[in-house]
Amino acid sequence: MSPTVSSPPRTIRIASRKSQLALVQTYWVQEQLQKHFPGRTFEVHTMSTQGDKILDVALAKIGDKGLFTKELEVGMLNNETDFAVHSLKDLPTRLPQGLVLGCVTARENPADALVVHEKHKDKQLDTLPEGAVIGTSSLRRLAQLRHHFPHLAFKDIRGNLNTRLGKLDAGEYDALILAVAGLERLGMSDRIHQVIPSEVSLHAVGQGALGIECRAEDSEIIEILQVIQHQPTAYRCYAERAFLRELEGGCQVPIGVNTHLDGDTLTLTGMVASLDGQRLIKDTITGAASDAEQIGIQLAQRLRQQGAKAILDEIFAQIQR
Ligand SMILES: NCc1[nH]cc(CCC(=O)O)c1CC(=O)O
Repeated sequence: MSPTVSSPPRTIRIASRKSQLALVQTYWVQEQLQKHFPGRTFEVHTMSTQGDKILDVALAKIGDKGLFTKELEVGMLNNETDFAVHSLKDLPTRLPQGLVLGCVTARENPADALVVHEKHKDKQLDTLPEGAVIGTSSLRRLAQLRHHFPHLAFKDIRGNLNTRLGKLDAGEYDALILAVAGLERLGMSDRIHQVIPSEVSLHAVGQGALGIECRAEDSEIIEILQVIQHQPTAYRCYAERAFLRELEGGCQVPIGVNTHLDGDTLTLTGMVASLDGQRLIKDTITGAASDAEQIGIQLAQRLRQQGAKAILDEIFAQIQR
């Protein structure tokens, strides 16, 4: 008799924020993995991040470097959890030493949506009245909409999706700009009044996809995560993230992208805008999907030569004041 000792597979601990959107996303990941690995136990560990706690300061002022991810990262590095589920959009392009982007899931519609107050239900972005107040805390949305619709006014808004919609319905704003993906995941597609076309507003890097972060050394977890990796989305997001990484300097900036994958050909469009919407620099580059990161880096360099650097330097100086 051979004394084979087979220990049961380790329980896998998933880290998540506590917001409703974060939990919907995390439970989806848990369910997919549970289906693929019925013999395993996947448990969810929730925690609050700095971004969930500081609700009274404009995001652009605090800078968004890891605001929604840091506490989850510390937990993984301390071996308290094994991987963290994030909205890829909230995951910084440079990760702490020892952690990697283990997987990117299939993307939902990455576009932004216009959500209006009842009284504007027959309006679109271009027909909202002069001075209509649009709620957004994203400099990217602000700059692009100002560029195309100078008749609109903008006001910062924070809080989770339900809080924001409550403020809209209470009349504090005429309309909001929110990610289509977030509204869809929370079963609130009926609030999408207009999907904003990419000609008007390019979306955020990684928007609509989930990014799963784990320890670089944990090959068992990395292998498990491959069952929910969506390679076309991953190629697109690698290019988008390389573009942002190459351009960014430490805070939230008006940078938008759009990507398209046709067979093995990847097309990346990127833009940088000034906060007043007066200057908007945009270009497109195409290449092999396997060169996704190089495509992102090249586009960033090209935009910088076309004037993006001056715009970004100005913004950093303004925000630090
Ligand atoms: N910064 C908040 C955030 N992070 C991810 C989403 C939406 C879902 C997604 O983009 O995947 C949102 C809300 C929004 O921008 O409206």
